[in-house]
Amino acid sequence: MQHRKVAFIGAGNMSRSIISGMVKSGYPAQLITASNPSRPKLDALQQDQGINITQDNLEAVNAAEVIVLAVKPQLMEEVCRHLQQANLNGKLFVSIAAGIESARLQQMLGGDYPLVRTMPNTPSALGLGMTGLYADAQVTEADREFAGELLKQVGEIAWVDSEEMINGVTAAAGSSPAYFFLFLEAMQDEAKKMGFDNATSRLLVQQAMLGAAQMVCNNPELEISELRAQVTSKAGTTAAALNHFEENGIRELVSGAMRSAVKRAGEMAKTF
Ligand SMILES: NC(=O)C1=CN([C@@H]2O[C@H](COP(=O)(O)OP(=O)(O)OC[C@H]3O[C@@H](n4cnc5c(N)ncnc54)[C@H](O)[C@@H]3O)[C@@H](O)[C@H]2O)C=CC1
Ligand SMILES: O=C(O)[C@@H]1CCC=N1
Repeated sequence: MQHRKVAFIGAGNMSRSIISGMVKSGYPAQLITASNPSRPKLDALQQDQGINITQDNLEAVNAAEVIVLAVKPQLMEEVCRHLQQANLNGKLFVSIAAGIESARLQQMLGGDYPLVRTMPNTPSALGLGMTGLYADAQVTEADREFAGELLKQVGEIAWVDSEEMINGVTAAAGSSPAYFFLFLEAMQDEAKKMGFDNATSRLLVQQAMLGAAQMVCNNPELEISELRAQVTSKAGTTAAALNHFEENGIRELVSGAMRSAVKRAGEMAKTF
């Protein structure tokens, strides 16, 4: 891919995930700058990834052609307003913030800049990320391509045609690693109650999840429901477990959780 100078404004969990994925896949570390008010996360990033660091957002912006907006949504307005002190012309903005619409970001930045709104997730750190991207018609093909290639460095990407679909990406992929972690926590807790020690109960559930995920990835021709059916012997143990899930409304529970994420993204769009 083409390499441009990229600045991350905010060096938290998600920036760290994307930066480590980029460096792992060979993106030149000297072209990456991260900015954060406090030192410890910056120092760790510099040490681990060899990137440039600064505590001054304007310095980071001035040093870059592409600005990744990666602070918490509630801080975005203050941070963007401060960025207006730099010359932002010609820069491409990539937002990773949940629930802040492109038009609102432009308002915060005080201009009309090329801007790609994205929704990544933390497995990006391993190169196993899933990112949804949206760009309006004003974004040039070259900028679209760069943003897509950038996020492809850390996993799979999916472009969406309407901005509201980014909230759907948030529900299905941005937040969803946490759903799987919650499910695993519950399974690990139950395995411990059955007498397994912490390490063994973790191994049991994590390896089962890894194997299941690989089976889904390696068998694209099979519907996920077919993979489920292959585990489920008639009147067997899996059937007993799955019946319990179905009888207790697992599907409604999951759809309600995802709709809650979308709803919250909509509320955030009105709040920040
Ligand atoms: N954590 C996740 O799984 C995902 C997060 N996101 C989005 O990524 C953004 C960042 O989230 P996280 O990395 O989880 O949060 P975080 O809290 O780990 O990182 C935010 C960072 O911004 C820094 N910061 C605070 N004020 C600042 C300022 N004035 N200038 C520069 N940096 C400042 C904080 O010190 C912190 O290191 C959010 O907008 C969130 O919606 C998107 C997808 C997934
Ligand atoms: O919880 C959040 O709001 C962010 C967006 C997706 C994952 N974390």
